[in-house]
Amino acid sequence: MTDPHRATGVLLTNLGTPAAPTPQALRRYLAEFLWDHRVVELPRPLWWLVLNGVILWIRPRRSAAAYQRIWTQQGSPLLTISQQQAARLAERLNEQHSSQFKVALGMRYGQPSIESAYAELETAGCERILVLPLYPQYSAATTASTYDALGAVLRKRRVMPHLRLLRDYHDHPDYISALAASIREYWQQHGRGERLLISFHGIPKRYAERGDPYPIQCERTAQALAKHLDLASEEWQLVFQSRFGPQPWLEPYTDRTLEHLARNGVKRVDLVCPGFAADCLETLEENDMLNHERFLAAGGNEFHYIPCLNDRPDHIDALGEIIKENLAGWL
Ligand SMILES: C=CC1=C(C)c2cc3[nH]c(cc4nc(cc5[nH]c(cc1n2)c(C)c5CCC(=O)O)C(CCC(=O)O)=C4C)c(C)c3C=C
Ligand SMILES: [Fe+2]
Ligand SMILES: [Fe+2]
Repeated sequence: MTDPHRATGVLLTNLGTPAAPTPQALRRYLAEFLWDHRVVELPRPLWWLVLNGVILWIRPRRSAAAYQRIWTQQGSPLLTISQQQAARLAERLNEQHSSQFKVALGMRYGQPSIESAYAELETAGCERILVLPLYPQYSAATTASTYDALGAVLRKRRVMPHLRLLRDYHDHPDYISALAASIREYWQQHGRGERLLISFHGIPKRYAERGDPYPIQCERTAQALAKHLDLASEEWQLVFQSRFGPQPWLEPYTDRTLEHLARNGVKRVDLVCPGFAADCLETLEENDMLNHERFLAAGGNEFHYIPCLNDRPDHIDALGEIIKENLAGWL
């Protein structure tokens, strides 16, 4: 029997980030990240040679420089924002429900690990654990990889908890309305561009062709958001960013679309990233810095990056609601 007085555990996860913006820390982080079979689906011997022979010699220095541009006094934005989300969510859940909740944050790569987050919940005596990967859209590269990591932790235990894993929340109405509200607020304060680019992290095209539902979920999120904002079809566009490696990735590419728009006389674009629950390297550096510069260099006048939902109260409320809907029979 489970003890109803014990706290319910919520394990929040995200991708993770290097420990420091240095080549050494990036080497460690990228080695873990890029060795994941879910992320790079190449045969291991070949990939081992390319990764250890080329990529881990070149990429860490380049990526460290990129991280240095976004690093703050508190550390990596992705980590500090995720910690805020976990703290706010714990407050909210414990305010709104009579039973107790414990929220732990675990990162798929780097620290704090999924194992350490799981151990925190275990130590607190949580017999029921709900896992919420903060990826609104499912991909094998992200969500399935998180399930793998959790499985590796559970394999070492004799006693399993009651366990629920949330797969995705790409079309949850509270998530969509929080996104719409954040964009409307941004427009009220900064005016509005001619085009809204809705930009998601890409994946290799081949992964989608093999059945990964990620692009379909991105499309659904973007459609629902555009509908919520009453946008006509020429006022917005779905694009994919953060290409990595030589294979074709999901298109249209964010960077090329920005250049194309600028060359065709579009003066101002706004860009939002609904697939990232928290601002990170791929939003702050790649979009707000690199893609911003690219748009201006191609002849655009104004590029506005609209921040992620981060610790906005409506985001925390949406996550709280998503959790609540998955607690049936537990409280
Ligand atoms: C939001 C969903 C994400 C998907 C899907 C995703 C797929 C994916 N990513 C890579 C390679 C890299 N991604 C990197 C950074 C990064 N990726 C995501 C999210 C998704 N990735 C986030 C939130 C971040 C930022 C982390 C941070 O610390 O701020 C990087 C590392 C940075 C760099 O060196 O440029 C790489 C590499 C692949 C190959 C992939 C799908 C197969
Ligand atoms: Fe990524
Ligand atoms: Fe990137």
